[in-house]
Amino acid sequence: MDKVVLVTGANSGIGLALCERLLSQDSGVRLCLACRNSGRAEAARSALLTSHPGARVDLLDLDVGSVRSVLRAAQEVKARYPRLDHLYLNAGIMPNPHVDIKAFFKGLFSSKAIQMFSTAEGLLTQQDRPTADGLQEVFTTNLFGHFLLVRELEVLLCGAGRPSQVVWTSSSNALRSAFSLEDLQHATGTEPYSSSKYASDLLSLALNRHHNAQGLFSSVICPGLVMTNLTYGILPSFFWTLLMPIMWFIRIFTNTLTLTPYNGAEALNWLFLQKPESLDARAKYHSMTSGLGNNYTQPRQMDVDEETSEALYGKLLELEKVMRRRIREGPDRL
Ligand SMILES: NC(=O)C1=CN([C@@H]2O[C@H](COP(=O)(O)OP(=O)(O)OC[C@H]3O[C@@H](n4cnc5c(N)ncnc54)[C@H](OP(=O)(O)O)[C@@H]3O)[C@@H](O)[C@H]2O)C=CC1
Ligand SMILES: CC(C)CCC[C@@H](C)[C@H]1CC[C@H]2C3=CC[C@H]4[C@H](C)C(=O)CC[C@]4(C)[C@H]3CC[C@]12C
Repeated sequence: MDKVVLVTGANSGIGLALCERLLSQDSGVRLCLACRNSGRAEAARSALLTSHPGARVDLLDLDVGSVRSVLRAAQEVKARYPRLDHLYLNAGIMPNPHVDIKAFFKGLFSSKAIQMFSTAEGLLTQQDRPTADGLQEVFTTNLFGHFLLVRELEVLLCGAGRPSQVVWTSSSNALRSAFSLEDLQHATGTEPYSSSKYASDLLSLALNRHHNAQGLFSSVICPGLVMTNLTYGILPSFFWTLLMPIMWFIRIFTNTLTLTPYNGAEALNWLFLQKPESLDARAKYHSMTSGLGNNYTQPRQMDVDEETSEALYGKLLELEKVMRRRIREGPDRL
């Protein structure tokens, strides 16, 4: 039976590269590109069909930053597909990033110089803002919207005779120090991106605990440092071009500088080829590119614990209830 694969944030960067790679290795796959902008989604679909004529590529209107949009999109998915084999939760944002240049140069001449290029610890802050639903935008886009999507699509993911895979595009910038159960949405801090990515690591662990028995398996990846719209929002592209020789040099010491979307999609593509039930729930699967340009996937243990993961899961279920009630009782119900 042909596989059904849904990818959020599929119109650019790592998501689009993943779609290209999936179609190249499995021409029978049925792809659903879930995007918020129909123009960009159409352009991505056309590009995929140009390189893979005859491929089955559907579009789905989905803004993961909007609760209503997620609920509507999920209804549409349930109407269209009998089951989902792979759900790639890849859409993500890092709004208004600010780099601490002083910390960067200090780090460059410290023993943590190489590590700094993969985790960016202490280098980056962002300015977040509330969405129309009154939630923090980074939290909603990178985590909560995707959580709701999984909850809504449970019927397609659980117990349809064979295991299904949910994959979170996390980051090595997912830092425990940025996350707090008391401020889940990171409304008061300056590292909402790190916080949301750490929360996705915790949530993946919880999803496995609650859903493995029904056939749903969740995994987490880090694509490495990749040149995409997200990174061009941090520094302009000409600046990255100037930094390229340094990046290639650093790649000799750390293979986490994958740099291209194709390389960055390595771990996502590798997971597609694995049996979901054979994967390690506590591992983050990293896309790696060697100094010679060879790609591979490396699992590394995540800095997560069951207790915090369960507490986060409980709080997300609570927030889900609140948001559903608001929508039920609101003026423009679904
Ligand atoms: N680039 C890097 O170095 C790294 C990236 N990542 C993660 O990889 C993922 C992909 O990012 P990347 O490819 O780099 O960057 P891109 O900006 O190229 O891709 C992000 C995608 O997410 C989509 N998106 C953003 N917000 C929403 C929303 N509210 N609803 C639906 N789609 C949305 C974007 O759509 P639109 O075009 O409409 O904005 C775009 O398609 C992200 O989760 C990011 O955090 C992790 C580690 C490193
Ligand atoms: C001369 C200076 C201005 C150069 C500054 C370089 C920094 C802007 C970048 C150095 C390391 C980069 C990052 C590392 C990890 C990424 C992470 C995996 C992710 O999810 C998103 C992007 C990164 C945080 C990225 C961002 C730019 C750097 C901090």
